[in-house]
Amino acid sequence: MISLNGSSFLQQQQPSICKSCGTFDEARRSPVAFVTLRSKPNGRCRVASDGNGRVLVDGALNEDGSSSSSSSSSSSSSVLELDSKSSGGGPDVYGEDRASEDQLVTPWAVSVASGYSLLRDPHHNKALAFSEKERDAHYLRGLLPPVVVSQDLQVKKIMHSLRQYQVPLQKYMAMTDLQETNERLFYKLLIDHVEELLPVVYTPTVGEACQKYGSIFRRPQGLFISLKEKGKILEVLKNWPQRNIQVIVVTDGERILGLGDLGCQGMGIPVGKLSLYTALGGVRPSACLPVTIDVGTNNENLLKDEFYIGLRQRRATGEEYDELLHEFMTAVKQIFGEKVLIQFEDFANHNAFELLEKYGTTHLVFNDDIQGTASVVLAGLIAALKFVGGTLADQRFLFLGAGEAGTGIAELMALEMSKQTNVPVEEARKKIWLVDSKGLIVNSRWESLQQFKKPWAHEHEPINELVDAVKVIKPTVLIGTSGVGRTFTEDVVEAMAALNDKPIILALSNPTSQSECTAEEAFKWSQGRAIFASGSPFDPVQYKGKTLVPGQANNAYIFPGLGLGLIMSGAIRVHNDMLLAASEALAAQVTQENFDKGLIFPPFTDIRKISAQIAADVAAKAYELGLATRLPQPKDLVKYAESCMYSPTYRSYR
Ligand SMILES: O=C([O-])CC(=O)C(=O)O
Ligand SMILES: [Mg+2]
Repeated sequence: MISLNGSSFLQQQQPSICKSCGTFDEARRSPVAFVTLRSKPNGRCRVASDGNGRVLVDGALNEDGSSSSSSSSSSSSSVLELDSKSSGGGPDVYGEDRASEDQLVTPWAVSVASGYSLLRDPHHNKALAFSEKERDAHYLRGLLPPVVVSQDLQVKKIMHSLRQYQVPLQKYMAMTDLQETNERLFYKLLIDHVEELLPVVYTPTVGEACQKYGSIFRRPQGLFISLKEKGKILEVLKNWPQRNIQVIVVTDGERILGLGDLGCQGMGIPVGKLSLYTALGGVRPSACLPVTIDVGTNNENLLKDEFYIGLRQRRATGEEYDELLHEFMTAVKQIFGEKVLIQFEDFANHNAFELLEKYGTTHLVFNDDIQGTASVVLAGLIAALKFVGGTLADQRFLFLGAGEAGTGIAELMALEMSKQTNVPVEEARKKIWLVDSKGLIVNSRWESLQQFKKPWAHEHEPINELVDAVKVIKPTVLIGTSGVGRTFTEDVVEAMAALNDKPIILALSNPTSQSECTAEEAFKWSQGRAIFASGSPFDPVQYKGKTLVPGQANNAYIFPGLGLGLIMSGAIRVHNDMLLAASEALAAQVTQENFDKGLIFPPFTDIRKISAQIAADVAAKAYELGLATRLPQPKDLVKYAESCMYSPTYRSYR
């Protein structure tokens, strides 16, 4: 039931959660109504769909949504007849799982005050794509020029203008503007041109956007929860206009990519990641909530920057920090339920591991930097080995960087090795060596090692330099997760190439400036023999007449599909076996043809298909482990995942 103040701009959705799916694109599963309220007298009126393709306006429904007086309203002028066939927009992908409309928990309707407001409502605006009939029905006459264009033509036009910008940040800002004015067009653009636009809305450009967030800030795109809100977080969460939240990405801004502490300006990261949840994983935008927790910043430049948007104080730590985070985690569960997925993003090491451990047993939490990166990298290695031969256990691994990504990847690889070869995980860990800023992690450093590094302390004499570690450990795989650029120097890559016919070199730190080496350097210094992938994208490299294509070990391969799988199965916890399932699903998508081009990841153009496969395998694992609550288990999980995905195609508002 929706109460509206008809004179003000309002856009409310009472989402129809499908009982069988529990999620996703309300447009597909419910009669869709777009009601334009024209100058309703004295304040409050009610609008709802009766579930039979009609929209009831003004007191036709009871508070519980039942349409007791609907008979009287069905013939009145306040009931709009809906064309429910055209409501979904885009192909019907439900097949046999399609929920019948009478399964809907709550019918819903959408309303705005006038055609003018409709054009300014990003969730429903179609701009020039409003049809003649819609222009008549929704008071749009005269507010638009006469031409009616298709969504495809709009996409073409915006791509044309985006390509005029030389500076990536300008493209980022143009995309942000589009997201804030026409959400469906934004997602259509992103889905149709994913390879071109991923680096614009996400790594690496999002890094620069965060650095300059204060200067480019126009409208808030998520929730800012600062120390000022301590004690009131539940109220703050209620200020968010949506209730049916399924994924939250939260950061405290302390370690944004490899760029360090950007404080409150880290908001660009949750916003960017959640755009990908929708574009790549099909989670509907209204179910996504970006959050930045602002406990201050230790970045002196930001503290001095007059345009800084965050708290102007040094970071709170210890009890004050823990209490704020705990209040947030408790409030989220209270208001959105236990099945809301909380993705931790770009926390500093000292908090990231603790938060994951602390809330891993009570909440549905996932740390993208520890677990997401791990799952992606493991997928790349499984794929590479599929083509070059050998098993994970045959390899020797050396990492530069022993933070979230390094130890996260190492642990997941050890788990996979242990699973493949039936050896205890402690044994499997012995094949993996890590170097941090103080050199090789060895037993003699035990006392001073942070907890999360201890599993990687092996018996060996200390080694300070990476190149010496390469020569002594003789790795077949070298992985950079240091956050420090240009650390895979010529002698390091040459040492790898001297040891291996096909050295696997992964330079994972982000953004591009922090990459341990460039694609060109990896290929040149290994005489074109390296199997190379990086965290941030690099262009193809010409080497001795051959085009070598660097792969991108991009987290976006995993988290959208993983999230979709968790949501659609109603999972209540994330389990390592789900991450392994996601890795295997991704690796299975890499073809010989991809590998022949030098790629150990599939092209992003297929990402929605890939996400559906990952989601299905993750959901299957959730059911197998007894962690799924959405019962019964759908027969065909891939088909089901696809049917749940949000489509950005415009809907018809008739
Ligand atoms: O954003 C990315 O591309 C990967 C990531 O999580 C990070 O570097 O922190
Ligand atoms: Mg991250």
